[in-house]
Amino acid sequence: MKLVTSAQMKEIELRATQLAVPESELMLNAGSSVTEAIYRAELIDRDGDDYYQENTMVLILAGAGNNGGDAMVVSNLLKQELPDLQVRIYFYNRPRPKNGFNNKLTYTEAENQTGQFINDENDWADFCADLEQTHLVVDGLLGAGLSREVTGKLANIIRQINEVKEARSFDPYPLSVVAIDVPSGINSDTGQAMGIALKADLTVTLGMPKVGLISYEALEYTGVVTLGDIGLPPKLVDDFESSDLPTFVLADNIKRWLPPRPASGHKGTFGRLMVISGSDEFLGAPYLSTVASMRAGAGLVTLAATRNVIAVMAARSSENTYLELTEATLSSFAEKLADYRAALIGPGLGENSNLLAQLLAIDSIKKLPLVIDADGLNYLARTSEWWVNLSKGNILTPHPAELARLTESTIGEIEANRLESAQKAAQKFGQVIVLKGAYTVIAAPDGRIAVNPAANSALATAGSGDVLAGICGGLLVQAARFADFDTFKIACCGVYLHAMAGELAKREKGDMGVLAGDLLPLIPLAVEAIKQGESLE
Ligand SMILES: NC(=O)C1=CN([C@@H]2O[C@H](COP(=O)(O)OP(=O)(O)OC[C@H]3O[C@@H](n4cnc5c(N)ncnc54)[C@H](O)[C@@H]3O)[C@@H](O)[C@H]2O)[C@@H](O)CC1
Ligand SMILES: [K+]
Repeated sequence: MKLVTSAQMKEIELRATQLAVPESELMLNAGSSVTEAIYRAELIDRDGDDYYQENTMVLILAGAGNNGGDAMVVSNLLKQELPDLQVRIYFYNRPRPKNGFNNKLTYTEAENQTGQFINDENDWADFCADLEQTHLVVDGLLGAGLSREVTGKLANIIRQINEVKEARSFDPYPLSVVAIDVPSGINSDTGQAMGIALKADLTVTLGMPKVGLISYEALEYTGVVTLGDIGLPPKLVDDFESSDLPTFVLADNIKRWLPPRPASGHKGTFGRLMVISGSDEFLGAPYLSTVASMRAGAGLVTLAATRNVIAVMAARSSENTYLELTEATLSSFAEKLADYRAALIGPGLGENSNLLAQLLAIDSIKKLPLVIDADGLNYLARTSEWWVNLSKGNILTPHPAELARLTESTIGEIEANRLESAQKAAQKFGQVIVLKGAYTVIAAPDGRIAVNPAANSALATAGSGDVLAGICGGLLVQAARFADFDTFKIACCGVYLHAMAGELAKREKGDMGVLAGDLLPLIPLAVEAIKQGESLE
């Protein structure tokens, strides 16, 4: 599914109404999706006992536009489903009561709910007092219709919520915030805060994901971003597939793009992968990348490394095979490569320019689809015009510093233009670029660009990249048995699986202190979770 600007979203919604889907229906669906997301994220315990319900307060903040209309639907649904919950509505400029929300939600129950305006000092005092008691704020102040800097009363409301949230961050009952569509004050096209913006724990972006939400500026405000279905006709969503904006990778894509696992398959079917990894300094990387590739389904994996690395590895991993690789053994190594279908080069290799130069010049390696990571990338960055001699269409997995070295730019420049940087590099080098980080970007030489829908700090840990490279290698070797396999889609699968394993690790252990090794047994479970319908978006 494509990421969209607010103007594109308006156009899609307009077309939906032309296809006889009334806007009020979209809005009812929007409110229902947000409510479901609130339950799913356990911001409200739907099954909480009477005591919980009576002592839990939800503040609904409704602005003058359709974002406020969505909030009113959420309010109505919460009241219907959990009648004992204390749900209070505050209006910042009430949506016009007579004709409904901008004429679009006329005569619904949602519209007829009463609430309090924040007008004078007394209203402000009531609002502040309620906020102190509140467990959840539902933010329907401003959505994709934000058109100017946020100032005055609205800015004060947002500031007050942010401050109370911050002050209660370590309370047994913290203040949670769910943003409808976009956090109020965030420009949904650029991700910038227009003066001030609300800090949410969860943002439910409606219909199609707004492109500004995946920018690094917005990260501080959005919390977890999930996609809320508003019942758009699928054709309308598909019509945008050719848009220049990036694709937001969905679990449904991944299900279709994962290499097949026929019951008749044997280890040869799923392919032999050569992993070239490790050095005396980096003994963990070969373990993580090799085991990750097996956990991602490679049929057989051989680790090519020095004797020292092999000795250490053999004590830890019994499922893969080994091959000694030094400059002296290169020619016999080259012959053996003929039996392999893909290779992963780089994790923990250290600065080993001579070996890498000879390795990449071997004919049998040029014929294989490659994943190049870490020290493999650093070697390329030290080599002038390396892309001229390297075969095309491999997967390169740089973090921002590595991409900065490859493109002779700075980390700041890469971070400020993640999409463009990855896309330009992919086109210039003729390689699939996986630019790691929150919302990992995947770019193909033909211009396709995708964003992985996850920003999980549990994955920001040493060795996490080795696991990702291993997963990509394991998937690539399975896909490469088909002549027309699509490296870009395989890279998207690798990134998504890694992120899903990270999500499962976070559920188990939280976001602090997950080890890269914790991800390894979760890789097959991540595949299963996706097959069973779980998603990150
Ligand atoms: N159009 C549709 O069919 C649907 C829209 N949906 C919701 O509608 C939202 C967009 O609705 P709208 O276009 O009505 O826009 P919004 O609800 O985002 O807000 C627009 C209102 O806010 C005012 N405003 C803009 N910037 C302001 C600022 N800085 N300070 C104070 N006031 C400001 C505008 O003058 C206008 O009155 C989406 O974000 C989404 O939540 C959903 O209900 C799904 C269906
Ligand atoms: K909002």
